[in-house]
Amino acid sequence: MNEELLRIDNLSVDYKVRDGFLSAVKNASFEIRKKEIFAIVGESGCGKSTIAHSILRLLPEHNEIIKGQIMFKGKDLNQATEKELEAVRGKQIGMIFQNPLDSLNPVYTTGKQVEEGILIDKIPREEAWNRVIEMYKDVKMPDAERRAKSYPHELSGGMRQRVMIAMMLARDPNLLIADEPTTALDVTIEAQILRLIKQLRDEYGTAVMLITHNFGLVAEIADYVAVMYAGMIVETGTVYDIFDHPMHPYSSLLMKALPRMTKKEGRLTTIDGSVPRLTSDKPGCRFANRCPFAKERCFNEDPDIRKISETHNVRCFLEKGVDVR
Ligand SMILES: Nc1ncnc2c1ncn2[C@@H]1O[C@H](COP(=O)(O)OP(=O)(O)OP(=O)(O)O)[C@@H](O)[C@H]1O
Repeated sequence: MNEELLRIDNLSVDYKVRDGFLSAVKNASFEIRKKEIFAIVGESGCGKSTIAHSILRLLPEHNEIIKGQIMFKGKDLNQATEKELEAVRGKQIGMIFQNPLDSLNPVYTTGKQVEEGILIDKIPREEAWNRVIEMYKDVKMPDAERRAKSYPHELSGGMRQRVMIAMMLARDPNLLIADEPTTALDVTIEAQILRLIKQLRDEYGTAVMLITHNFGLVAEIADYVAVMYAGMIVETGTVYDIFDHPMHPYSSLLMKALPRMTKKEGRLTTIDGSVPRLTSDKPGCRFANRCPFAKERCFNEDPDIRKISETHNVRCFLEKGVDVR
């Protein structure tokens, strides 16, 4: 369970904006091993989707500058040509998004759309359709045969997300990137879908990069977690490292916020203070202005990533870390 699949090295993404550049991701580094569920958590706007979309160069506005390495199976996707990336998208790395309706064609049945992906591999049509039904059963679609003949608008949000997962897994990718796949769903369905992703990882061996606001479910289904703050990955580690022994003040404050979870069970509550403007990138830790432990140095120097153990890394000057819970 420890073979490297994706390694991100010093990834920085700047968006060109009216008043200059917005540093949405700065020097992010992490790796995802085969068959691993790797979750990225952090407040809204901290750069999670930017990382996810940079991997397959799928940022919609095309105003980004991507620097750093995105090594996938030994090849740097940031240096790949558009044609090379085409071969990776879908086939080797699948991606699902928050709103499946954006990705589904309203005029074809959902089964036909899943079948299309299978037919790319030149499988006979009848066999392909049987595979569609098999996939619908694997994603626990109720009444699989009938639902495969349904159009997107005839399905619930949860069912549509099951279709998307089936569509991606049908092509047997090595990595599935799931960018807030359950944010639009109610909490019961959200838990079902995230648990399904874990079951499918166990069955198919597909590694998953998961972006979600639901901390409770991250603890249940992920192997590794990266905590992001204002474009920087401040801590990475196993679920145990992050949830039981957070070292970065930001992660620690997030964990402290957990018992105060509101109606939307498991969702992140925010911490006092505000995120710095990312258009005026100055040296120093980006969390310093909200950090109860900040010293002068924190405002002037960028902390490097420090290795705490084989699995645990933190970007903070505090030698011993803090645990404010
Ligand atoms: N095309 C763009 N041009 C300019 N700024 C952008 C663009 N896309 C995103 N941003 C900004 O970059 C920052 C990171 O956004 P991103 O969507 O990656 O965050 P996120 O953590 O995924 O947020 P959420 O959880 O709300 O989806 C935000 O400040 C956002 O406003």
